[in-house]
This record gives sequence, structure tokens and C-alpha cells, in this order.
Amino acid sequence: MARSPLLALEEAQARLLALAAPLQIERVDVDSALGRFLAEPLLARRTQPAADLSAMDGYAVTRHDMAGPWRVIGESAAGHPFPHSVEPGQAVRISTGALIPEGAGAVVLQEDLSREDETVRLTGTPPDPPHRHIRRCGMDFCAGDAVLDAGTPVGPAQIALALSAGHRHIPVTRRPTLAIVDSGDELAVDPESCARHQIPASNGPMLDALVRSLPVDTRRLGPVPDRLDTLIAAFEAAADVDVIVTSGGASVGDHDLIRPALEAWGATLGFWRVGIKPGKPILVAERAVGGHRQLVVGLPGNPVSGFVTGYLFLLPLLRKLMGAAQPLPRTIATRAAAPMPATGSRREFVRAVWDGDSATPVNVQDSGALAALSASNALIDRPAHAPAILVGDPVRIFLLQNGGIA
Ligand SMILES: Nc1nc2c(c(=O)[nH]1)N[C@H]1C(S)=C(S)[C@@H](COP(=O)(O)OP(=O)(O)OC[C@H]3O[C@@H](n4cnc5c(N)ncnc54)[C@H](O)[C@@H]3O)O[C@H]1N2
Ligand code: MOO
Repeated sequence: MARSPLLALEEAQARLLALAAPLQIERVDVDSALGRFLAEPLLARRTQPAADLSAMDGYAVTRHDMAGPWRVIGESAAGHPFPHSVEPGQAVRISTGALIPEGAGAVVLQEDLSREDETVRLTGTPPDPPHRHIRRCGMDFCAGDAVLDAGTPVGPAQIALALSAGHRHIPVTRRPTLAIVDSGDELAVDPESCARHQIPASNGPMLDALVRSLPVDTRRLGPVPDRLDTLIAAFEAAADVDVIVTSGGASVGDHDLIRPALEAWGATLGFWRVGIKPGKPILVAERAVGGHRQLVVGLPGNPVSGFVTGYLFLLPLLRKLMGAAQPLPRTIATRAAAPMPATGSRREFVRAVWDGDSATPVNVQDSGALAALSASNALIDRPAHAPAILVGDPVRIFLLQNGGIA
């Protein structure tokens, strides 16, 4: 049977992402924004630090008198500023994070001084330049600065930054809802009771776990038998979600019913079959009813194919819906630790172990081999029609951890 040529990965990803407009914006507590994406640029409401602060423990003195000795006239502790001005010949005991008193322009480290009663003397070297141990007002950011761009993922550093920039709430894109529909007559829900003609239904839980790195609300529907009516009923039970991901039944067999079931349900096929190995039969469809638009990503049933296409398509789609500026995983450059054969007409994602220096393909590359997938932490990205490569040759890899987003 003649078929249209397979789509290239980049084109398929671009077509999928073009279908996905970021979801509505909501304001959430900064504390609970972990994993979300900022929906608008965040402007600082305050300057940080709001005044010159000491970066070390020591004594604050004027710039005009760096040789001492000095008379200690008081203390500036964190949260307890010294209320007077400092003159030449005077020093104020100061702690890390405390306000630099008026008139002071240098902090001499306590390690470089000796103190006797109320007199401190230099025993080491004074700070050079004098302001070396002073954190300048606005060193981090100033009120009005755009401290975060729209589309930035909110991680621990961004939570701290938003709070220190004076925000209790931040605008993020709402959590997408996702239904996971796995299908196949051979699937056994209970792995402890699985006949020879069956296989434990592992793809649904695997995909659920894959998307857990993102703040997505998931609903599991399945396993669903390989029948049009049961598949359509599952889609109907997912008619309110943003994204439906299916697993299995995406290929060309008599029981591969995802496409006809989607069409019968009223969805329109966006594309089907991409030139990648594993994962060729992936499909994308959309359905719009009464202003509610849904996207469907149909993943192949082979577990490794489902994992790889989940990584290359489903996670980027969810990130795009959540407003990510960079939804796609990124590769890093490394070297092959073993020779690799020439590739065929599909771009290959070779399961591999990356040790920080080089990547070694795992022995079994079958798209049903979960032990080999589990032993891997990276995918070597091999172009289609590439010649064989030798040990030490440059390769690019996707790291599996964190969906490939550093
Ligand atoms: N004549 C052709 N046959 C196949 C082609 C092709 O182009 N021509 N493509 C092959 C490729 S590539 C893939 S990938 C698979 C994908 O097929 P399906 O998406 O239709 O997947 P199934 O047939 O339903 O299942 C494949 C395999 O995976 C197991 N499976 C399915 N669901 C689960 C699950 N939830 N948990 C665990 N394992 C699951 C299933 O038992 C099968 O062994 O098609 C090739 N065939
Ligand atoms: O795409 Mo299939 O995933 O080659 O096994």
C-alpha cells in the first residue's frame, strides 16, 4: 500500500505546537507556582537590596580612614540598623546583611582586626577597593526592572526572586487537563495476574508518571478494548479536557482503531506518521465543539515508542499550553562511547547511558524493551541517512531527566 512520505520531526513538532495556544492566565500564590510558567513579564516592585548592606561580618568605617585605629561606637546587626552617622576614627560593629551606617564606606573583616575594649586595630589588610564587602543598593535589581520574562518556568530561584521583588501573587497560565486513554485487548490491569496472551498495562501509568514533572491534572481512562464503540465512549468521557493522549492502536493493523475512532467522534486528523525511530505511527488530531478545542496526541503502543513520543511531543505540547517560551527539549553535545551503525530513512533516538563525558548505547534497542529503556538516561539523536560513527565521534543527546529541559 503506497503511503505519503513521513513528516520530519521538526515539522511535526512545529505543526503540533502551532495548534496549541497558551491557556488562560490566573494569578496564584508565589508559594504554589512551582512548575508553572510566567504568563506576563514580572516587574520588580522594590529594589534589592533596598539599601547598601554589609556582605561580611566586621566593622564599618569611613572611606577616609582606612588605617585605624577606630573607636567602636555601636552596632549594626541584620534587622537592627545603627541609627547614627559614622565619622573618621570611629567604627561600627556590623554583621552580614546589616545596613551600612550613614557615613561608612568600607567594611573591615573581623579577621583583619584585633579588638581591645572599645578600640579596634588593623592586623591584616583593609578592603581593596574599600566597598569590596558592601552589597550596593540595587545590586540585584531595581524597582521597575523586568526581573522575569513571560514564558519562564517557575522554579525555586524564580519563587525566591518573585518574593524578593515584592510579589505575593504572580500571573501564570492555568494547569492543563489531560486524559490518558490506553487501549488494547491484550492489556492486563493487574500485573500479578497476566496470562501468556496478555501484557501488563504499563503505558497508562508510564505516561501519567511522565507528565507528573509538569503541573497537569490527569484523568486515566482505560485500558479500553480495541473496539470503535469503547474508544468513542472513552473520548466522550474526556470531552472536557484540554488534551487527550492515547496509547496503542496508532499503526496500520486491523485492530489499530484510534484514527477511525477519532474521526467517528468528530476529530480532524492533523498529521499521522513521523520519520522517527521509535515512534513512527504518532498522530495528532483536534476537535472543536461549542468553542471548546481539544488536541489529541495518539502515541504508539510499543512502550519505548510511547515513552519517546511522549517526551518529544506530549511534554512539549503541555509546556506550550502552559505558556512555556521554550517548550521543546534541548540536546547537548557529547561523544559516542561505542561505534554505531549507519541509520536508515528515519531519525533515530537511541537509548543510551551518558556518564558526563560520553554516551553508550544500551544493548537492546527494540521498541518494546523496557529494561533497556529503564537502564538509559539519554537518547542519542542520530539523523536519518547518517553514516556509521566511531568511538569518540561527536553526537548530540537528549537527557531524559526533567523532560530534557535543563
Ligand atoms: N505492518 C506494519 N506494522 C507495524 C508498523 C507499520 O508501519 N507497518 N509500525 C510498527 C511500529 S513502528 C510501531 S511503533 C507499532 C505501533 O503500533 P500501535 O500503536 O498500533 O500499537 P499496538 O499494536 O497497539 O501495540 C504495540 C505493542 O505495544 C504493546 N502495548 C500496547 N499498549 C500497551 C500498554 N498500555 N502497556 C504495555 N504495552 C502495550 C502491545 O501489546 C504491542 O506489543 O506498530 C508496528 N507495526
Ligand atoms: O516506531 Mo516503532 O516505535 O519503530 O517501534
